Amino acid sequence: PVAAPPSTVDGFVREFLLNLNSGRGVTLSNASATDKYFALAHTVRDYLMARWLEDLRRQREVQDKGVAYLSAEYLLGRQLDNNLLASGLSEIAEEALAACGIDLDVLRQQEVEPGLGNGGLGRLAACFIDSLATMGVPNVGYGIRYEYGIFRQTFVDGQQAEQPDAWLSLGSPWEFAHPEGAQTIAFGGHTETYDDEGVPRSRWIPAWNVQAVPYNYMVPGYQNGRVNTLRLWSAVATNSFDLRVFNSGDYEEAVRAQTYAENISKVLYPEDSTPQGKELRLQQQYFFVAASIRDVFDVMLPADFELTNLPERIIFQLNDTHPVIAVPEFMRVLVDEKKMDWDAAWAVTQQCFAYTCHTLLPEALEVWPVELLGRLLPRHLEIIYRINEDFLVAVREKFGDDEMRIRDMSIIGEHPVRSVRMAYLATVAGAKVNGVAELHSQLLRDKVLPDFNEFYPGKFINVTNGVTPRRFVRLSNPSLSGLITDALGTGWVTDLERLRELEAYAEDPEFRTQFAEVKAANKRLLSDVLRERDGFEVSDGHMLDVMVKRLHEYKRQMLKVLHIVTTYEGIISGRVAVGDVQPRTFIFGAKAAPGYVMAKRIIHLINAVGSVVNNDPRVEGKLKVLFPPNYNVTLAERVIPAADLSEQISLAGKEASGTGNMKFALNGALTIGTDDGANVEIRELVGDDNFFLFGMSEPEVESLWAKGYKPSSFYNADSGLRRSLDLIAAGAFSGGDRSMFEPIVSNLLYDDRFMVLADYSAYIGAQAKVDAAYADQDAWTRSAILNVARCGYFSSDRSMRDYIERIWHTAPSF
Ligand SMILES: CCc1ccc([C@H](C)CC(=O)N[C@@H]2O[C@H](CO)[C@@H](O)[C@H](O)[C@H]2O)cc1
Repeated sequence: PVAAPPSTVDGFVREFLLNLNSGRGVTLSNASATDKYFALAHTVRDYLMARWLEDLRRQREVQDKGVAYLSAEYLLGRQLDNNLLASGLSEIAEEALAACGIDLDVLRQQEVEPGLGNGGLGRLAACFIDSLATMGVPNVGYGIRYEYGIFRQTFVDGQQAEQPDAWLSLGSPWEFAHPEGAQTIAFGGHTETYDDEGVPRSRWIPAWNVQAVPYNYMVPGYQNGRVNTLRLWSAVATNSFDLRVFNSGDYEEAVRAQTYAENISKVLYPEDSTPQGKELRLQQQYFFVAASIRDVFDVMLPADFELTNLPERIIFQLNDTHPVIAVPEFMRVLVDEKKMDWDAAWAVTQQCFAYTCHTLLPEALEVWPVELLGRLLPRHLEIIYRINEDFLVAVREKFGDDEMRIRDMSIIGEHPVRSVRMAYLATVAGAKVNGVAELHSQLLRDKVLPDFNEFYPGKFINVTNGVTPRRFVRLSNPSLSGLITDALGTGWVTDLERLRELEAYAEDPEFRTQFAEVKAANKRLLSDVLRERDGFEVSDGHMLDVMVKRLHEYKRQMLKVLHIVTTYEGIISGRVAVGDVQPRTFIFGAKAAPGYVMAKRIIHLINAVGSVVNNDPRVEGKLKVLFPPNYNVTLAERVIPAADLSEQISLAGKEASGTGNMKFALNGALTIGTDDGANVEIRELVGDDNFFLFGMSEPEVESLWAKGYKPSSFYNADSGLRRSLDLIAAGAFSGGDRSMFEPIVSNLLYDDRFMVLADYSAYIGAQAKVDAAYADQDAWTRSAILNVARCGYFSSDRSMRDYIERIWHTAPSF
């Protein structure tokens, strides 16, 4: 087996210099920061390589059941520190580099964050594969190696502008290309039936194909000597250059295939709620799932593997509907290529797939027009029709000739155009369907897919989300980690429920002082980062009130804006004595999907309010609004440990779970929130005294909607609300231009789909409670400690244990 270099400072220095000299072809004296960063990354890789190769060998040997996690997104964040921590090399590396006169922090800044995801779903996938590696569960994460990740956000006159995310411009030291493992992925064409020794069979005659080249990324377990694999596919043309056409002088045509093929993995779709239904998006989805399924058959399974035993060997977890085309692809391979009998193949398929739903918004559920799907994947459409036929026969058997229900449950929807409802296909094929928080899973059962819940008793379960404590506590909050470890020892990093032992320390004034000092230190750290990054000043003594997540109307950043405007208006109108106001800095972080006009307007308004408030001497030192652009994992790691108040204010019944809410609570921020998503479970665990609950519950939302919601009636009934909305409408934040934010104001007054106005007064009331609570710093700190102590449940390790016990039935191996 490959030996790792000696885990000594000298050993590390030797390996580093070797990578600098022979890897980068430079000497220490003329090496650039990029050279040094790459050499460092390669050195860490060398230490992890032995474990990786050993794991790959043993996985092939023991043939344990593994999890293939299919996700169109992985929001990985920077890799260097996580890999140093996982390999237990952080201190050695720091010392070794210092010995070479290098500051590790300078090299850290060289790393470009791989932004291969939009938000919650992508980050969850990254947390999950970290937990599976740390728990020693055989797993391969499959996805797409986008050449351009989530766009870089800048603000031009307060408005979002998008720049392409060329994260690979300098290459990535963490990836291993394996062109020899390329898979041919076909598209288009037609199907035909033929007689195969008396057995009628179908086959697909594709029109064109591309190559899927795998790139492997290490997923190291936390100091357990384990390394799992993330395998991302990149598209290249099968024949990249057509010399014949070139010689005919049509140079463009000669490379057209290449450009066309590469487009498939060119860029991540920046939508995180409303699918655009673009053909390229379907090409992306089929491309990576077909390559991944091929990979499982070719690499993971011995050639003569008995196919009916597949369910004992592999489970494919579908991360939302995006990879669901994997179901008909799996059937095509089993029936058309492996010549398995349809029913036997379907029985295997239904045990080899499970589906996680991450949303409640009807518009976020993907549907593909049969015209498009049939043109791109003709054989798959046939297979989906057959699956649906058999399914509706069973539905008819169970529910009788209830045409309404048949039509409502059919995988094929007729309106507005005949389409495949991917969530229905996933539900019919999946062994289990899970929501990502108790409330979400309940709503899936009762409201989103009730017929299916009735038809498939026991299929719908819940697995509440989680976050990895390695990145979001141990790495991003070393001072808090030190305090916890001093009190409890190191075990909590892989056994987060141990945090419960901190409850006793909440009663210890000394510990409270240290805890408060940790928070203050993290605020100073954030202040340095924001000054350096965006020229912002974070004022001492301010409560940091933080709202960081994608910009979406259901998340209600507008409610936060109305709170700020209300507070501001109160002071400038003299209604509120400036002396009585608790100094607050409001920090926003949010990207809007480029095509989401209202979301971009709200970003513009937040920046507009910020520039007025931040420059108004009447509120100097009392109110500040900071909106650092390009919110991403790296910024989250700085902002979350510094936060006092975590804003989780979505309309009840709209946020599937949320995971930021968990990260804030685990870093000692108190939550102001509605009973939505995982907020409910956070509140249940931390206790009502340690959570600022407000607003309608989901049933109350439903009943207000049912009886007819008139947002303007709330405007008329609430003078504070009226004054705030009127201030915006009057152009107070747009230099008197009433038209600039008129669309926002009129949307709230006459539409307000997410009931911002209905929850306004409860929210303002809760914020007053926050101010009162914050005035007693010691009590606040005690409450913050109890939040940390009682949120161990929200570790993604616990989520993985739930998936293993309830869905996957795999086990940590060897
Ligand atoms: C096709 C467009 C599209 C792209 C992404 C999505 C994702 C499902 C959106 C998403 O990230 N959902 C979030 O998933 C998190 C992880 O489970 C949850 O915590 C969030 O509540 C949910 O909004 C929907 C539609």
